[in-house]
Amino acid sequence: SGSGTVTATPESQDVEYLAPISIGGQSIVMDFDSGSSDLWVFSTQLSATAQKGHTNFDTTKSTTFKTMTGAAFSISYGDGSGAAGTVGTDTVNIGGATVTGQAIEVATAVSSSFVSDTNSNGLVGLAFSKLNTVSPTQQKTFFDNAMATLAQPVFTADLRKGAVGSYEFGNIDSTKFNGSLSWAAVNTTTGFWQFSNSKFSVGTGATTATDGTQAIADTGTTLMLASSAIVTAYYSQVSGAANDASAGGITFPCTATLPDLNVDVGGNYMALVRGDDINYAPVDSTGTTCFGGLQATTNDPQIWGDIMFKSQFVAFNGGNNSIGMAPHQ
Ligand SMILES: N#Cc1c(N)n[nH]c1N1CCCC1
Repeated sequence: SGSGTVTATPESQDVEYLAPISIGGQSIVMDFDSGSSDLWVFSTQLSATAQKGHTNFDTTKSTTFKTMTGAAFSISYGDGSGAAGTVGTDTVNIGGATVTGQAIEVATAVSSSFVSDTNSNGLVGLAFSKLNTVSPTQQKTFFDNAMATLAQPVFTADLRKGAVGSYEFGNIDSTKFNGSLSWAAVNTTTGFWQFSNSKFSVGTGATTATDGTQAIADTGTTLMLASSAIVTAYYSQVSGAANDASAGGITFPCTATLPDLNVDVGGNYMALVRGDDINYAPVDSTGTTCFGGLQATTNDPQIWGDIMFKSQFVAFNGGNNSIGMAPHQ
C-alpha cells in the first residue's frame, strides 16, 4: 500500500545492489533483480554450511507465514547459479510498501556463489510474473502484488557507482534525475523489461543503426552486455583496448580516455552511458589494466545491467508497461 523507499547499497566493485526487506517481521538484505521474477530467501532449512554468515529466514518464527502445500521452486540464472526449495506466503514490507500473502520461496538448496556472497540473502525478482518458477501454480512478484495498492503502479532504480542509491515503489522522485523521463514501450512477451534498441553513437561520433536488436533493463546483472556492433565500435575509440582472455573480456589501460556511449531506448531517447561508468574495475593489483563495464553478448535481447543504471535513473511502469529513463541528478 502507499509507497516505499529503501536504500540500495552496492557490494564491493558494484557487483550487485542490496536492500533490506521485511518478511514476516524478519529483516533480510536482498538482491533486487529486474531480470528475474522469484522472491527467494536463505532459510534455516538450508544446511548449516550454506546458512553460515547469512541471515536465514525462519518460517517457524513468523506468526504470519503459511505453507503453500505441494509447491516448490527451482531457478537457474544465466551465470550458472541457482536455488531451489519450498514455498509459502507471508507479509513483505519494502520501505513501507506492504504486500500480505506474498509468495516466499524458502531455499533448501543454493549454489556455491550464493553461499559465498554473505552480503546477500536472496533475491527480490522484479521482472514479469510469467517468468516465476513456482510449480504447480506460478506466483506473482512483489511488484505485481503491490501494484494495485501503490500510489502509482511504478518502481524506480536509482543506482550509483560506488555509492548508495535507492529503490522506490509507488512513486517517482523527480529530484533524483535531470529534466524529464523519456518513456519507451516495453515488449512483455519475454517476461523481461524489454525494449527496442535501434541505434547508438560513441562519444561525439556519427549515429549507427543496429540491426533491430532489443535490450532488457536488468539490475541483477553487473555489467552492460551489448551487441558486438556496439561493443566493437565503442572500443575502436579506446586506445589499448583488446579482448583479454585471462581477464575474461575486453580490458584497456586504466589511464585510457573512455568516450560516452549513447544508446537508443525505444526509438525516441538516446540514453547516455558515461565513459567513466564504463571503466568497471582494475584487473590487477597495480591498477594498470582495467576491465570494461561494456562487454559483448550474442544474446538477443542484450542485457543492460548496472553499468547502464549508474548513468541513467530508471522507472518501471507496470500500469502501462513502459520504461522511463533520465540522467541521474
Ligand atoms: N546471470 C544472471 C542474472 C541476470 N541476468 N539477472 N540476474 C541474474 N542473477 C541474479 C542472481 C545471480 C545471477
